[in-house]
Amino acid sequence: MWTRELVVSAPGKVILHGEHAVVLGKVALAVALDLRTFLRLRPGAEGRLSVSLPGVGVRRSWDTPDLRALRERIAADGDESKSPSVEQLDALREFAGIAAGASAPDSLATLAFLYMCLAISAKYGDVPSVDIVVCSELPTGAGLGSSAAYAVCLAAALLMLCGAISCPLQEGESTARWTEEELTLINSWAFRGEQVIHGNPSGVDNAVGTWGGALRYQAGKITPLKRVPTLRILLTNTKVPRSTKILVAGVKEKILKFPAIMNPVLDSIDAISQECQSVLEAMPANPSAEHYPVLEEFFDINQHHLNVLGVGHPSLDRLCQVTASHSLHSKLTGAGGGGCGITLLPPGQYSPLGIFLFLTALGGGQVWEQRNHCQPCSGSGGMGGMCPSTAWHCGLQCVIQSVHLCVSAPEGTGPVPGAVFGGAMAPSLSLQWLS
Ligand SMILES: Nc1ncnc2c1ncn2[C@@H]1O[C@H](COP(=O)(O)OP(=O)(O)O)[C@@H](O)[C@H]1O
Ligand SMILES: C[C@@](O)(CCOP(=O)(O)O)CC(=O)O
Ligand SMILES: [Mg+2]
Repeated sequence: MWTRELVVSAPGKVILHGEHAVVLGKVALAVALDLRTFLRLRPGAEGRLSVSLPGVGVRRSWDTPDLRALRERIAADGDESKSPSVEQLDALREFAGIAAGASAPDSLATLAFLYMCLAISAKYGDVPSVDIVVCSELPTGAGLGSSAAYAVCLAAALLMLCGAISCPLQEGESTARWTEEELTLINSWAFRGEQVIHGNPSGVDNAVGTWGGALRYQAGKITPLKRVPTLRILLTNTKVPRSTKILVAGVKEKILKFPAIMNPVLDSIDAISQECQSVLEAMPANPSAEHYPVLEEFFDINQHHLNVLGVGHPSLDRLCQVTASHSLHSKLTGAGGGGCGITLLPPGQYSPLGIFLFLTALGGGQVWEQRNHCQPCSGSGGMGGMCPSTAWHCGLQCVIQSVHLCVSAPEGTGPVPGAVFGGAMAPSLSLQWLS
């Protein structure tokens, strides 16, 4: 099908409002990051499928006849148009030597890979003989949608290998994107990958990973935000590990235990997302400080709600306290329980140095220190040309990861190194040649 090596890449995301509530059908607002996951595809030895996931320590290789036999075996245990069944996942675990109930990153990543590979090839083609490597700039399990970016890349690559979607990249082109129809198919399969990793995902993360930009998401309905002002948002990684699957299950349990208490909290989060959307769409492209108080209150209220749902963490409380002592407002983003928090930065008030100084109060290693680079390139990095070096990134900018939401690049400014862009600038899923 192709002669040169290909790289599929998808962005991570930040949820502004609506995490957890979105799983129960409420509205969420989310925006793509310029931190991406990269999947390299190259033809493999005939009859072998190899996968290497250095971010989670996986290196596996299988004979394709064995995978075909496994595929036949699990076909009877599930409906191909539906979600992965318990029986299918049990059979895949047994095949891969993964213990029942194992939820370590390597186990979930392997299981999601096997499920997507077999389910997609069963429906559209044959098990491919390929060599797949996935690496990411996103921290794993920190609320920035690394699981979805992984699932989106896998879905796109596997669907393309099986001929269900085109290979849109032509010789002479550097980057290509799929059609809307193809993106819809990719997104639906990425959702199934998320189901393997998250248990019960809403679909918002894979939607952002597929389409990029800033969007409103509710019960599968994806609506790009009409107008997004340029906002500066600070992204802080508490580095406290957590699992989305466990946190989402915990929220479900709380709602089942106290429905009369918890449902109004979910309704209020829904209202915050809706109000926030109205405020964002009513704001000018370059808002002044006077537009911020309402957005700040939404952050505060939602952070309290998320604590009520049981997904807070002392490290996130600390982020809120430290930023509040500088009159700034923060909330967790993603599943919580640690991971990342976001802080709204009103224009002009804080230089990166100023932010750095007060965030050191959080404790040296508790904020972003490093940024993983794995841009596709022709070099011979440790991953065979993917260059996954973990490098100190341009001084303070690596410590302060600021998210700019904007409709277009602010006049006269280029992207700040290490900064993150949302809105119409945020790149969606894409396909490139490796060299
Ligand atoms: N680069 C990657 N390679 C393989 N698996 C990945 C990668 N990134 C994420 N994952 C999978 O996603 C899981 C993390 O997902 P999750 O708990 O939802 O956190 P988040 O999506 O916020 O990063 C990991 O345990 C792993 O199984
Ligand atoms: C908590 C949730 O709303 C977002 C989870 O995001 P992440 O996996 O923490 O990046 C779950 C979901 O929407 O599927
Ligand atoms: Mg996730």
